[in-house]
Amino acid sequence: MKAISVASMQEVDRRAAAEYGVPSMVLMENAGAAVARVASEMLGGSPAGRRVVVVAGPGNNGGDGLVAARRLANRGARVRVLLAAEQAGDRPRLSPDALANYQIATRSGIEVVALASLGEDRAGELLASAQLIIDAVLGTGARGAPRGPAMAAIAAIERVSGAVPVLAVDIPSGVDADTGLVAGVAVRATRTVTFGLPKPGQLLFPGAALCGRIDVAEIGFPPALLEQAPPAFEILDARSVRSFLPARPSDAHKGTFGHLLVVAGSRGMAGAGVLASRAAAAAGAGLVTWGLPRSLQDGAFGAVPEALTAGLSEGEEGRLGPASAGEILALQQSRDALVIGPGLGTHPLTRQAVLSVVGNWQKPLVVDADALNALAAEGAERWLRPDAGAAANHPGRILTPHPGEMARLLGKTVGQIQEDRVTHALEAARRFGAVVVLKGARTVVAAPDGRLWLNPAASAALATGGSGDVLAGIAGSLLAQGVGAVEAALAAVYVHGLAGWMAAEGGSVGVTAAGIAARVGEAMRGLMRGEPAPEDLEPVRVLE
Ligand SMILES: NC(=O)C1=CN([C@@H]2O[C@H](COP(=O)(O)OP(=O)(O)OC[C@H]3O[C@@H](n4cnc5c(N)ncnc54)[C@H](O)[C@@H]3O)[C@@H](O)[C@H]2O)[C@H](O)CC1
Ligand SMILES: [K+]
Repeated sequence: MKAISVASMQEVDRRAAAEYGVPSMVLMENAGAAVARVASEMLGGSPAGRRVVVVAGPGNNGGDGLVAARRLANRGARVRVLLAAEQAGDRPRLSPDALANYQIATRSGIEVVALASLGEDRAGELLASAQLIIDAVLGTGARGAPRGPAMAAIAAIERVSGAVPVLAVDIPSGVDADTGLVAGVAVRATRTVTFGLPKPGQLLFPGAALCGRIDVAEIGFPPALLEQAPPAFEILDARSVRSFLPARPSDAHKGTFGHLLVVAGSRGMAGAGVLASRAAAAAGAGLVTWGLPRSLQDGAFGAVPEALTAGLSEGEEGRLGPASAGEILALQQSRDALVIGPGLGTHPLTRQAVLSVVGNWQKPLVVDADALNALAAEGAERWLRPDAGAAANHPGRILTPHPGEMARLLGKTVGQIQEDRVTHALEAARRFGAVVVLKGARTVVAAPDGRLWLNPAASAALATGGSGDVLAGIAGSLLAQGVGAVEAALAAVYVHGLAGWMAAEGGSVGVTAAGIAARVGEAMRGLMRGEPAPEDLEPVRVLE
């Protein structure tokens, strides 16, 4: 499923009315009805007799809330609406559709009071005694930090946060629906109901942490308009990832699943090669060769019994030297893909070898960790040659930077990268002619042709040393099995997240990269069997 920007959603809205004649009041009625449905589910299936407080703002988000209030009251809920809006004479200053629903609600006997008239204590009592709070203060029309009555309303909801379940209408109030950023305060919701298609701010932190489960409701938009809306990014899910995984024919032999070369490790950082090689084998590569500095070779075979090892020339003892480039490239014709970088270190002699390999390896490859730092230090374009058509003809390169490596590659600060992860991932993919996996909370995958994906399937369990080595190994393994660079990157990040979730078994403390690598096979088998993904790995659901 794709996420679309606020502007694109507003364009869908406009065209639905202008080209199809879908009245905005119909959309609002359906939106409010969807909110009431999920509210009912959160109240245990029947709202009758349950205490619900709807906090409604001045715009159409508030309008949705007023409709939901009425629909829940129609089913016997004891509903109160706290209005967070300025007064204009004897009536609240609301958007036209919200005002219409304000009048319908009041005529229907629903208690609607101005939040400001209650005072903080009384408002707090009402909210604290609710069995569900519906946050309809601000939606996609919010601009900047909440102010005035909306600000007071968000603060009032936040004061009971955690004690009372909160259902956010479209987006938790205070969260920017495009960026997920929070200026000031925002509501922490238990669940969120959004309309038509998800918005980026529901999937990007910190907004992603405030939405809870996201139900996408169909409220009457013509499907063609949603299909035509340009994606902000695709949201990765098990169903799409399953289609990327290589088939495992029963008459397979180890040659069927390719031979991956992992060039990783140096004195004091050999573990990176262990993790990448183990993960590669677990992800299904037929054969894995671990290429490492010759003086470390004897210690390696015990750590990864399923991998062959290739001792490579050293510069300094325990670090790859210039001659290793020729040795690695000589292995190219008998290998199907390469992972280069984990734990190699940044010694100038190693860097020289790495760049020569990255610039001349003509089969699919994953460039990770210190190989990325080498590219950053020497100018990535010079070695990846995207302009010379090398990228266009290259069978597939995947770069897997964390925010710090990305900052070095693009000459930005980590803060700048993190402020707009999607844009920077796309910039790198286009500049370097490679598939770019920008790791971090909600990994972003960008392709040189502009396509973008976000992987919600990740947990704090991945934030452990060596986790990136595991990811590189999985991606390289899939490349070796003949999976295309985009599909290999997408499947790798999802499998990595799922394996991390499995290793964490409900708590991310104490999860090690080795523990994640140990669950890679199980994660892939589960995906191949079509097992449903755990809810917290797939927070976006279609409201049937
Ligand atoms: N096409 C759809 O997806 C549909 C969406 N619906 C709902 O409509 C809202 C968007 O409504 P809109 O009126 O554009 O904006 P909001 O209700 O989010 O709020 C605008 C309202 O709030 C004031 N305001 C803006 N920023 C701030 C701020 N920082 N602090 C305080 N007040 C602020 C502004 O002046 C306006 O008065 C969408 O989220 C859905 O819930 C439709 O109902 C169905 C179709
Ligand atoms: K809201």
